[in-house]
Amino acid sequence: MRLLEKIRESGRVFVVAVAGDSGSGKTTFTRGIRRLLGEDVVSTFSMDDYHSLDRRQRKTLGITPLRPEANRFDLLAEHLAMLRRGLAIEKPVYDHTTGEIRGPVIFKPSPVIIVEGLHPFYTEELRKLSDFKIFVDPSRAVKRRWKLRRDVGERGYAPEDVMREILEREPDYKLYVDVQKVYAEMVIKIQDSRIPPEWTEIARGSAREKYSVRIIQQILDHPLDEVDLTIDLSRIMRLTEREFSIEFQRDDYYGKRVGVMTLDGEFPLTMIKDLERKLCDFLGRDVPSVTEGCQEDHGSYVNATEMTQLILIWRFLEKIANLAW
Ligand SMILES: Nc1ncnc2c1ncn2[C@@H]1O[C@H](COP(=O)(O)OP(=O)(O)O)[C@@H](O)[C@H]1O
Ligand SMILES: O=C(COP(=O)(O)O)[C@H](O)[C@H](O)COP(=O)(O)O
Repeated sequence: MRLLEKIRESGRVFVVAVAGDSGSGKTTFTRGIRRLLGEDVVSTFSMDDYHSLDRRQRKTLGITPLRPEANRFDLLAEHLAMLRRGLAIEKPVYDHTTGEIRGPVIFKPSPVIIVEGLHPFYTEELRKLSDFKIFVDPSRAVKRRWKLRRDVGERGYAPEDVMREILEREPDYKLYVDVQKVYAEMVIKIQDSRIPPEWTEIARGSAREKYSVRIIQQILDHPLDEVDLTIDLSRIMRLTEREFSIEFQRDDYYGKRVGVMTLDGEFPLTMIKDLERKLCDFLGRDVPSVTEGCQEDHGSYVNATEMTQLILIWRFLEKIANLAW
């Protein structure tokens, strides 16, 4: 039986928790997973909705939204427990424009629920309520660029206000958000690529953003299946392929045995065909290609963060297959 059928038949609700700082790419990854697995299967919400203090109250008290007391962990835990039992919840809504807490709105369970935010597995109770925990951890430089781009471009803030806030939040980030890495089954570390842009791109002023992504994952006892990443050596010999690197190492990470995969540069689509095909077979439905949701046209290449999305989904499906069968 295919996984989607199996999940539906089981009537179970699986919870994925994605933790990370503001502007670290949580929503972007979550959106990618939802698009690939299907909007009828995955629904998502942000933990920002569980702030206990609105912007004005935080300002009066002089505290950041990263402090535990600015959030309603108990209510989130209560709601996740209800969703896991298949019950709808009445969820508050945090309005990023006004900084006020509104709602409630009805949120209904779906087979997979992704909760993303600053502390989705900060407490032991919350950790027990999620089936798969991911921590997204871009370098300072990448995070500042991403947060500035979104907060100035989409949320309409002044650049100097965003930068001041980034610096003010750093100590609390270290104390209350970063610690969750210890509990994550997958930590995704993102840096700027070590591969220099091509001279043709520099000449055109169109150098593309490339990243180096380190995926730190706990070693699984029961992997699903074998997947080939195929490399066309003849294209590499003719120097027609773009530049990429893949590295794999075993390591210890906060007391756990982990595999560390480092992906950098741009990968030919042919390389991930087998993985996409296996995903479709295993799920029992067509999965859109990772490139379809991209803002830029990458031609027949995916970058390291897009490749990471596929690996993440594969790893998550392995985990729920182990739980569902
Ligand atoms: N994988 C990525 N590649 C390029 N830019 C990204 C990526 N992920 C996030 N960004 C940029 O960073 C901004 C913030 O990302 P977002 O997913 O909203 O972060 P979060 O949900 O963690 O606050 C996005 O608007 C986008 O400009
Ligand atoms: O840090 C986050 C989450 O950010 P993101 O949604 O980027 O993950 C807080 O919810 C907002 O900063 C709220 O504070 P304010 O509204 O006062 O900025």
